[in-house]
Amino acid sequence: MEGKLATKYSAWKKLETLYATKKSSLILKDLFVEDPERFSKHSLTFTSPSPSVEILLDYSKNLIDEEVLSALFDLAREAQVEAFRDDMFSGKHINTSEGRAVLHIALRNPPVSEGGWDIPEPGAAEVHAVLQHMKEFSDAVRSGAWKGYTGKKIDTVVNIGIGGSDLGPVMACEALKHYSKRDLKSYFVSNIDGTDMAEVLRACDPETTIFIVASKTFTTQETITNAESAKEWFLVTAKDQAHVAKHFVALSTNTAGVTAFGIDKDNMFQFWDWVGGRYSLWSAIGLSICLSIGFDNFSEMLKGAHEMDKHFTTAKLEENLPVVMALIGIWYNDFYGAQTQALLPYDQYLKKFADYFQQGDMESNGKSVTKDGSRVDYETGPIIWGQSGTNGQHAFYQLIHQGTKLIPCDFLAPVETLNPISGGIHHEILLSNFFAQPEALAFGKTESQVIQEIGAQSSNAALVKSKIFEGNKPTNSIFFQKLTPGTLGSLIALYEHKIHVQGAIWGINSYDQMGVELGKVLAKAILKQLPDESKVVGHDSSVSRVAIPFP
Ligand SMILES: O=P(O)(O)OC[C@H]1O[C@](O)(CO)[C@@H](O)[C@@H]1O
Repeated sequence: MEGKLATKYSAWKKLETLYATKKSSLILKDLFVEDPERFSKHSLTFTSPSPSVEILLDYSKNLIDEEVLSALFDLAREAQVEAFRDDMFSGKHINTSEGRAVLHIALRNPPVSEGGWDIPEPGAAEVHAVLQHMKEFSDAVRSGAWKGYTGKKIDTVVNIGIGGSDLGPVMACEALKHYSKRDLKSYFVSNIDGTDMAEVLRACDPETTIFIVASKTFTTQETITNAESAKEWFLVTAKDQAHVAKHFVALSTNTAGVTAFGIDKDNMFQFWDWVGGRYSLWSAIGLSICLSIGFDNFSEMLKGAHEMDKHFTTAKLEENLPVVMALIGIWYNDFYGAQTQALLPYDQYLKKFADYFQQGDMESNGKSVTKDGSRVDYETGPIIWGQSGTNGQHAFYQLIHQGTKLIPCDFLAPVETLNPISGGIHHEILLSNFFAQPEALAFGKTESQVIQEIGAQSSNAALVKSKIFEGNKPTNSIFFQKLTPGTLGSLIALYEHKIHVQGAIWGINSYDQMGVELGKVLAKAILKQLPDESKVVGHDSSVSRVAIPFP
């Protein structure tokens, strides 16, 4: 129910009781012994024939039993998760604070004649025209038909954007590097720190570089400043403002802002206010992905996402991957008090996946009031973090295994590697780690096992204690066949919908981001004062003093 406090649901109360009464008996070691069918009961498969995608979600290593699961599904029903999902797909303005529809799903929706949803929102009908524009432009650049101002073909693409106008393209270009055109280099500049732009420009030739200015609002300080600096750098060599047209394109909802910047309307790729920034890689914001991997691969990514959308809208709650992941996440976040959630892809190509969903999840669900303005009396969005395996194992896994905090982890890996070098030994070692970590986390190592292992040294009680692994640490394992564009699309949509379901249950608006505004406003005020120390006034004493550190 929109905006209702989650603690008011009777299933929530039931879950509180279950947590209190069952916590000590939800021991993975015992649960697996008691039920030899535990894996088959607690795993789900998502398949799509076209594009070919197979994803296995193994959620058997979670601190749940049938009773807990059933209460979690009751919670989803009571919170009317299905109705809220349908509201999103039908274009209802579920972003209530901004009065907007939330329709990133429309960007990967095939035409109605090909079985797509009929979405009435203004702009939805133009989605395929923008895709066509993206196709024509990316084909021209990739084929060399698009020439720079001196007639040379383009060999470098620089995406200038931040947040959702950067993280999605960065993540997807990295994830799909295997499919990329290697002689077309991609760079991403996001930070206002001039070092970001300066270092990229050192690698660029103004005659052969295209700049993509990616900004939904076209008002973001970092992006506009970076774009102005790039234009200034370009014009030092190109001289003539008319040459900008061959080297600068814009991705935005703000036509006036784009033309005021000096980019021709013909070089603008449109999207709409119903596309949230952190859900925008499916839109024109994906142009850098399209340039890197080609339009056909980009389309496969959209199709993979659409297949997950179909699963999300049709599978019953108990068989619905995003719903199951969302509910299990709520169980830890709200009942076990877990503060964070780690995303651990055992696929080097997915090394930016956690960074991407840091914004996706935390900007969406980092809220403390419900849609009707009530202060929540429970925890909302988790802190998302992680990095690719096995690097993480040598960095922070110590704390996950033996620290004092409960950290639910999602492990992700491909069955097949795209790089079977050295006879495939790398992949075997990688996968052995992917399987070993959830096992170690779940079952740990007992005191008697340690004693047996260290023999004579076991008289050292402190040493024995330090080697014990308590286990019972929960994990999901997500195993997919191969990292294809379609699979990436499905995986991203899976997590997007997980975030949606959690937001629906917490009664919050997952689709605004008011929390990023205050700092922006204060920074603008300070910026005006900074050049003159006597004008740095009206702040707390630390800002006033620190703003002029070297008098
Ligand atoms: O695409 P824009 O309008 O430049 O915004 C960039 C990012 O800034 C934010 O508004 C947060 O500061 C994000 O939501 C968004 O992805």
